[in-house]
Amino acid sequence: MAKTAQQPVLVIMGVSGSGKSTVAGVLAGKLGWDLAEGDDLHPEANVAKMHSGQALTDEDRWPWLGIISDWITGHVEAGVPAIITCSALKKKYRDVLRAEGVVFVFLQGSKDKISDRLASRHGHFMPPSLLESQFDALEEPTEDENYISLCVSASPAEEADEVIERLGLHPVTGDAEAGAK
Ligand SMILES: Nc1ncnc2c1ncn2[C@@H]1O[C@H](COP(=O)(O)OP(=O)(O)O)[C@@H](O)[C@H]1O
Ligand SMILES: O=C(O)[C@H](O)[C@@H](O)[C@H](O)[C@H](O)COP(=O)(O)O
Repeated sequence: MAKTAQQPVLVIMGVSGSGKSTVAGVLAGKLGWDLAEGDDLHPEANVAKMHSGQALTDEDRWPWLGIISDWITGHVEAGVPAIITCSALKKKYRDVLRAEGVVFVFLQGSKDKISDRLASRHGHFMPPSLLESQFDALEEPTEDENYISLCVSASPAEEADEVIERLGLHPVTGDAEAGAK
């Protein structure tokens, strides 16, 4: 079971299209917490590479993970609870992000399910053709990591409520249902 700190930082992780941005947005609204999109923190060259249909390498990802790690550390040190999205596909990437109070929320779904979602997502730099490489890179979190995993079959509001309930968090509304729809 994941340990929840007084002022946690949630890293919403999973392959492209698993619903990280969507669930993180709903959660941040319910909790009133700071939110950052890992996608927005990529160096420009990474975005251009993915846009052109090429998967990132470890070397491409390290600088990006460093920026995300700094954001997380800033919040941990300030004692400000927060949510950030990051695919965090490999254990060695999560090792860079891990800090006191960090909980990984892994959005887990089948390739078919997520592929359907990506097919209907428009206006994003990440092409659906890269999904295969995302699953190839994915190393699911293991027991020694502070994480929960969620099956991505519910609505975004239900998924956010599940995170709130399982981590014992407190929505600003005082009601996990409020603002969900
Ligand atoms: N729980 C959900 N149920 C149905 N569709 C969803 C859900 N979560 C996300 N989506 C849709 O799936 C697509 C991918 O979601 P997104 O949040 O962009 O994923 P990620 O940030 O992991 O790439 C989007 O079109 C989004 O609207
Ligand atoms: O590590 C990577 O290969 C990329 O960072 C990728 O995993 C990430 O997910 C992109 O930022 C795409 O954005 P979406 O996840 O929002 O599709």
